[in-house]
Amino acid sequence: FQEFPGGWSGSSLRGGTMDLLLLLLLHGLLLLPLAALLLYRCSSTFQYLCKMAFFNCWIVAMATLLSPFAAFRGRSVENMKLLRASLLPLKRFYGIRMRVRGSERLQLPGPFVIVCNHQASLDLIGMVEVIPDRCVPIAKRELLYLGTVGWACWLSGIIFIERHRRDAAIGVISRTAGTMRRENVSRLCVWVFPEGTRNPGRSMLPFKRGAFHLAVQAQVPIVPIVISPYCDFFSSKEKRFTSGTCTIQVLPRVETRGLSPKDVPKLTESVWQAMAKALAEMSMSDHGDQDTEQLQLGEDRGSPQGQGDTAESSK
Ligand SMILES: CCCCCCCC/C=C\CCCCCCCC(=O)SCCNC(=O)CCNC(=O)[C@H](O)C(C)(C)COP(=O)(O)OP(=O)(O)OC[C@H]1O[C@@H](n2cnc3c(N)ncnc32)[C@H](O)[C@@H]1OP(=O)(O)O
Ligand SMILES: CCCCCCCCCCCCCCCC(=O)OC[C@@H](O)COP(=O)(O)O
Repeated sequence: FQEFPGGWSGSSLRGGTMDLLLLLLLHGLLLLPLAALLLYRCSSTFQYLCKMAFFNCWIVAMATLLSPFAAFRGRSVENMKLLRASLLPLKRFYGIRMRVRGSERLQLPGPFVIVCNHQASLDLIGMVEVIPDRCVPIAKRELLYLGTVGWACWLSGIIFIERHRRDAAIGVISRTAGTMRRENVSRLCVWVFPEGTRNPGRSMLPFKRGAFHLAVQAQVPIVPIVISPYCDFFSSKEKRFTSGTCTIQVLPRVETRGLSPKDVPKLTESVWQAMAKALAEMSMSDHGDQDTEQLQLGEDRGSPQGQGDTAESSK
């Protein structure tokens, strides 16, 4: 301003105030992300909320971007490939390592029904890791009303059921069994979460019978899949979401050839038992690793004081 003296003082004063305001605004704009970053580092709850928001935004964005392309094909199982590809990168963003055991058990020539435990919407990340070609999930009808996400699901051939209208749901399942039998050549598989709802934690709810009626009606095998508990890195109750490792175990298939509807309760029970056993073994082995680590720590220290330290740090 000194270079342009005289006549300018009024406007330069106004200019000065403007500059100051602009400077403040700029600081605010810089400080806001910085504050958010700091909060993200310090607060695990904030981190959880951000990560979940990103998860949902990603799904909405992918559905919105890809649905028009999927729409070219019309409603088709082939669109599941698009859905799968769009969700595959998620595990990298979250630093979740996926370990798949027994994936060769999914390489069957004919159609089959997959049953899988259901802990959280995060299951989608594990699902796309192992879901075979031409396999559609059964989902609650409510998903249809999630705007473009519902549209994407519909275009991918996802089967919707109204969980509270049993007769209608049974009708849908019977028609699906018919399709599986008819499309034997092109092989249609169905993925069911037989617990019927999300169930966080290390246990499983009792199974609904639909998936097993489906397999018996279509006379196709059942392939159980168990996803290890997320507790180590994810809990919606505790609002905790860090990185970690997740194991997906494919169990041996269960044949249903020759079984009739009256065998369904026993079939359901035996598959539940097998999956519960695998789940228990998985959470045991996760814990087993931790236990040996702690044991070694304790042994290394040896002294009573050392043991005191271990007890302290495990609190
Ligand atoms: C284009 C690119 C775009 C990219 C964008 C990405 C977007 C991605 C986003 C998203 C991806 C998709 C993500 C999908 C994931 C969704 C997950 C969910 O939604 S999980 C909830 C729904 N799943 C179920 O509910 C399980 C299936 N449910 C059942 O099977 C039930 O059994 C049901 C509903 C049929 C009935 O449930 P009941 O609560 O009444 O209980 P019960 O004990 O099973 O059945 C009662 C009696 O009915 C008989 N019954 C059941 N089903 C039968 C059947 N099919 N035929 C004959 N009888 C049957 C049973 O035997 C039982 O009778 P007796 O006690 O044995 O006498
Ligand atoms: C156009 C914008 C519309 C905005 C909507 C935001 C939608 C966010 C997309 C999230 C979709 C994720 C699908 C997860 C599938 C899932 O895991 O569903 C839960 C059910 O299995 C069990 O339901 P419940 O009985 O409630 O536990």
